[in-house]
Amino acid sequence: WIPSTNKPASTAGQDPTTASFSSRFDELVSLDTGTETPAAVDERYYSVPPTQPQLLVNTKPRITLTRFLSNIVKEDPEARDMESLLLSIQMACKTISNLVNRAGLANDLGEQNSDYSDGRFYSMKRLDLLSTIVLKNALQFTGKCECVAPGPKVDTESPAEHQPGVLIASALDSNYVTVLDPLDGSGNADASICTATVFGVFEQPNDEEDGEATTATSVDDNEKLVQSVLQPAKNMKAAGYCLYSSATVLVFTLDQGGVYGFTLDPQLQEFVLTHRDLSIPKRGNVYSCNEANSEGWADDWKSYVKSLKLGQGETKKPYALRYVGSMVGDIHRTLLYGGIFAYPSDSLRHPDGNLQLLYKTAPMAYVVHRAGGKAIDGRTGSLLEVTPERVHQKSPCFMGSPEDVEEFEKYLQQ
Ligand SMILES: O=P(O)(O)OC[C@H]1O[C@](O)(COP(=O)(O)O)[C@@H](O)[C@@H]1O
Repeated sequence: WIPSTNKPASTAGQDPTTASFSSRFDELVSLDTGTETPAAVDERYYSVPPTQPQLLVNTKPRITLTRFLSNIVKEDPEARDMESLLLSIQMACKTISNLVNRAGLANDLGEQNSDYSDGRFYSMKRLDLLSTIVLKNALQFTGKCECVAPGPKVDTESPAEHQPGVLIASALDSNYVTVLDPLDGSGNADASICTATVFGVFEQPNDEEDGEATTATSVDDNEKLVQSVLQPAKNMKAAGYCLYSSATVLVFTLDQGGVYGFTLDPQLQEFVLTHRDLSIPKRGNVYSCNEANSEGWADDWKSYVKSLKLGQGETKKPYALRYVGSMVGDIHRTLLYGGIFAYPSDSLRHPDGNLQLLYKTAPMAYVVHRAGGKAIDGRTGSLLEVTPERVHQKSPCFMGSPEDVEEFEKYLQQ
């Protein structure tokens, strides 16, 4: 950007790369119009009178997430607590989106860190921590939530090394408890690969009804909160994710209703409804998994993948492999285009896969299920039925288009 005082009088004949940003921008926009006149394009897309300078804002009426939620509350006043929870999550996601976009500029902030030799580890620690703080503040800002961030203390079997910054929030004046992964795939951010925030909302279990009455004196309150989220995904009242990629997209589903996607308009800094009732294609032509683990895979998954590669599966067409290595990115693509995403167990390095159930795959499985897809663990059946015993417990997972998952299930039966 060239400040107006330094702008050359004319950019004619100038190297386009040194021309002012606005003139380059106009040029790029006008390329977009093809054979149509800019006025015709304006009329079709922007409803801006041709006498006005081209506005790049789409002025079609859009439903913002805020309005969408307030409409739900108008219909159902009991949804007010859920509204305030989702509004605080959207506020945090906007901030995290900015943080992730600035990840590559971290050095400019003069930050020193002895772990920087391992860029992935440094990025993970810094962005995980920042995103956790942002979410915590946003949730507490409502005055309705308290949070704990359980570390290895509550999960003694967890690996000592990197542990995702899971956050558990309890709504003070309502029944909800929320589990959040502030930044899944944070190690990818410095390479500009997509990352995401994942969340799942449960109702607080009624201890007395369950015959497990506990008092604050018998069990530490934090521990009690941690125990309260150890529920199967089928109990969720809402779940979703915010994907930070070429666009920032917030996708969620509520107890009733479909799956909705809102895209962050960077100019308005508002999430606007872009995916009205997301439903996963019944069948896809892509499988998504980490092939580097294939030596340790069980025969069922190995044979299934082989049949897809050779075009010997039910569709008789060869499948493509797509694996970003960022769970939400891979599952979001599966949701839109169809196919199957999996992190199976392998005998060499990942006896239970590599993805945590409670705050990663369970909320994603809930969304996929609500969009008409299927999610299984390859052992007991539906992933939605599995109750985690520990916060950081991992589980194999297979999810995606119903026909693709069902085809794989036939290999399991064999
Ligand atoms: O490298 P692998 O074993 O394929 O694992 C990739 C998985 O790890 C993750 O990046 C999780 O990483 P984080 O621990 O940084 O959240 C997932 O998003 C992804 O699907």
